[in-house]
Amino acid sequence: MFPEANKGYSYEDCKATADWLLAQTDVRPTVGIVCGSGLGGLADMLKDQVAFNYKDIPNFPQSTVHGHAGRLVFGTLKGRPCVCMQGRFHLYEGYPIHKITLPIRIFKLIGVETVMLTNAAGGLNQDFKVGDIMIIKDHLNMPGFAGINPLSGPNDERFGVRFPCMSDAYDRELQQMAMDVGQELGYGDFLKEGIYCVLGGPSFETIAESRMLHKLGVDAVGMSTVPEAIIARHCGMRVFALSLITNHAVMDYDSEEKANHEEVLQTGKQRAEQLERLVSTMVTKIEHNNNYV
Ligand SMILES: O=P(O)(O)O[C@H]1O[C@H](CO)[C@@H](O)[C@H]1O
Ligand SMILES: Nc1nc2[nH]cnc2c(=O)[nH]1
Repeated sequence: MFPEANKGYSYEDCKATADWLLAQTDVRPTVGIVCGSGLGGLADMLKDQVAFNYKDIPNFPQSTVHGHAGRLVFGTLKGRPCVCMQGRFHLYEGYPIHKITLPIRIFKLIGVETVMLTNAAGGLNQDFKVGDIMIIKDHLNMPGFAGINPLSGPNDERFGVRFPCMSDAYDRELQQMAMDVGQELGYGDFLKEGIYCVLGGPSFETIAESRMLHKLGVDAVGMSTVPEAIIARHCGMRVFALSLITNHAVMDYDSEEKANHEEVLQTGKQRAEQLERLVSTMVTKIEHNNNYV
């Protein structure tokens, strides 16, 4: 029915992987978390862990980036069943876009209702400081403008509709919850909100590119998250996403700053604890029926 291009990514392929995972663990997660670069510690919050190396999961891609451990961790967070990707996949690793987002469909098929995406990103908003946490309220999908979209190719209605709406991509109730929880935790000074733009990477931005994105209203730039958000929304999961601002995107020819992955990982380490507390507190407030309590 579907062209060759769909091989390995079909509904049946995703279902086979989901069934394999469900047969290995009794945990039935309703929340799925994706850890960004250097943010893998989020997975360590889970209790009673059942963890799988990506290489042992049928049909799963492998992590190739430093700071992405390559483990799928099931467990509970204050009693709530969760699953956590300790390491995600990016276009620049050479994976087809459908492979990058495959785990999100597997999340859906194992029963996940809410997806929480985290990433490391470069700050373009001049009010942002390194170490700020930005709640993503919307995105710019640059690869999508060139036709690189995880929904390209035949549409399987068992996942969702051919033309999904994206004006409600990031759940507003969860954004409000994050703001409220952030205030309660005393994060007011470094909790921001804004627009995230995905680029293909792996090269960081030129000054001209950063200036262009800034003019377009982008607050933070990275190389992930958006394809995952699109796939999650397509199959009806709620999406919450946040960026840790790990570095400034350089916009000035006199600047000595140079974006680099080591700084990205270092900032992740410094903010890990606060980020973990924000996410874990939110998880305890998401009811199984996904209402905000
Ligand atoms: O988006 P995550 O996976 O957090 O990683 C970000 O950090 C890496 C660059 O340092 C890129 O992969 C970029 O996308
Ligand atoms: N594209 C991009 N991705 C990042 N990930 C972390 N920092 C950055 C950045 O400055 N630019």
